[in-house]
Amino acid sequence: MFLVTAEEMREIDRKTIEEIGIPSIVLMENAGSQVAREMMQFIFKPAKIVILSGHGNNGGDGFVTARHLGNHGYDVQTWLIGSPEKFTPETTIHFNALIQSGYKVNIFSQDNELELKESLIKADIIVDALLGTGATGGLREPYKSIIQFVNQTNATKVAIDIPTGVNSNTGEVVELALIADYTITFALPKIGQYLYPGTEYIGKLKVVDISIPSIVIKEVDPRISLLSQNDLRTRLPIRKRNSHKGTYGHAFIIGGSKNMPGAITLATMAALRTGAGLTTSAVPASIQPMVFSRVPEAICIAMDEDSTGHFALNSIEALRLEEKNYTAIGIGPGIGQWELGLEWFKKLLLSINLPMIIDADGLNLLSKEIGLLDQRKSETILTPHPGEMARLIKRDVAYVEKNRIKVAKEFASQYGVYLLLKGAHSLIATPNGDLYLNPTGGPELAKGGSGDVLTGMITGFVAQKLPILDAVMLAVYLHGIAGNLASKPSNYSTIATDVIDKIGFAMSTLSNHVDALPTHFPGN
Ligand SMILES: NC(=O)C1=CN([C@@H]2O[C@H](COP(=O)(O)OP(=O)(O)OC[C@H]3O[C@@H](n4cnc5c(N)ncnc54)[C@H](O)[C@@H]3O)[C@@H](O)[C@H]2O)[C@@H](O)CC1
Ligand SMILES: [K+]
Repeated sequence: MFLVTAEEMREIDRKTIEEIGIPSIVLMENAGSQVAREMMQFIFKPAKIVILSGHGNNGGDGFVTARHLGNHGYDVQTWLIGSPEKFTPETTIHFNALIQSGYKVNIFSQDNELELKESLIKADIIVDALLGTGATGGLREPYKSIIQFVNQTNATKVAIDIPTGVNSNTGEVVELALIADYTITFALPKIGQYLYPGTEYIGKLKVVDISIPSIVIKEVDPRISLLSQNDLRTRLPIRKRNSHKGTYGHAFIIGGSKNMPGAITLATMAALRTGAGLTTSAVPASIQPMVFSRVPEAICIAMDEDSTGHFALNSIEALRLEEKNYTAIGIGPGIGQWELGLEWFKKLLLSINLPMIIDADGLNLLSKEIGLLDQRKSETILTPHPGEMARLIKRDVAYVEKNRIKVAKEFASQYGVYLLLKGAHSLIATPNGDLYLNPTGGPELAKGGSGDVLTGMITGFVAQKLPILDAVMLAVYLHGIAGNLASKPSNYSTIATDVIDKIGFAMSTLSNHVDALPTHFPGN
């Protein structure tokens, strides 16, 4: 499913109106009637409903909702917070239709402020139709004070399209926004509903159809997609009965240092769990017995190390990478940073001509000489968290957090890499500028070791020769599902090995793993 910006949604609306020929008042009628229909699923008849409408089209949706709920016998009080002179043509029509249908609209002014507040206190349900995708900047008065008041009431809050105060493109909230229990949005989810902090204001999100044809959505071709179970189901290859370990590639993960043997252990385990036929890890010699004893299913190569327990410079020749039959290489979990680290990393990077996943201190080493990326001849996948991303682009973390989409997209396009910008709702950016947002995962993954598991999963999938984008999408999505499964009974206590244990269960939500046996009928 696509996520859209306000501009893309406006273009979709415009094309539907002008090219398909569905009048805008019909779209508004559909929008308001769908909101009413959704609301009727969870409200009970004696409920007191207060609808707050602005003078833009979002307010128009509020008037239509009021009419439909009224027609179904609900107790609805409608307030216009704005001026009729600023109504859009569609809003004028639906305001008049509401009045002509025998319903009253209170027009807010300083004189009746107390009356509005009394209504809001008594309300069971408050519907926010003040601002939608047309909102810009921080809330102006009187919306600011009203939203502040609404947030303090006990009523169930329903936002039409997007809660007032949440920027539909960036998820930004300047100072304050309506904290909704439900958001009913039209045609497609808006990007700001999935970006922080906006996503925390949305409550339960419901997307409803307002007669937007899919041909129009295809033509507008929104740039961001939301990863979904349905889309990913077909990307997980069926495990053939007639196969052997060589069928599923050879993942190679380079990492570890004297003080960090755990990260590479986790990454190696995770690669195995995603189905790579063979998995090899290469680690500094002193930790090899430790890693090997935890993951007996992997091949574990001991490499020369320096006096500080990091990889020695000459260790790369020992790998004779060109002779090996690896199908994907992961670099970074637990390698640490050391004096000759950059030199070692450079040598390694330039001697490998295979799809490569770079994570953790691999990214920190890379950030010292970002131009190295230009010398890569095969695909590169970078998996920074916001702190590592900030180092890669030499900005601060706040900048990265505020501009996640822009940062991910620009970096991936500029350096021709696949970039996975981690964090709540991780983003994948491809070299050609496409973006994917992952909705899975929760606070149980906010713990040391989670990133190493993800690196192992990506390496495991790439090793199986999946298209790079499919591998990254599957890994990030399933990592979140596995985290969720491992968060029982408490997301405080989840650790990375719990997540690894759940990878198989997560994969089973997408596939049966094996192709079906032919059916033999007796006597045939
Ligand atoms: N044909 C269409 O385009 C459709 C639009 N629909 C609705 O229309 C909405 C978009 O409508 P509009 O573009 O008219 O915009 P909105 O209704 O979201 O808001 C525009 C109005 O809000 C004011 N405003 C903007 N920022 C403000 C701020 N920070 N503080 C206070 N006031 C502010 C502006 O002066 C303007 O009058 C959608 O969210 C959706 O609810 C639906 O009716 C479906 C069809
Ligand atoms: K709204």
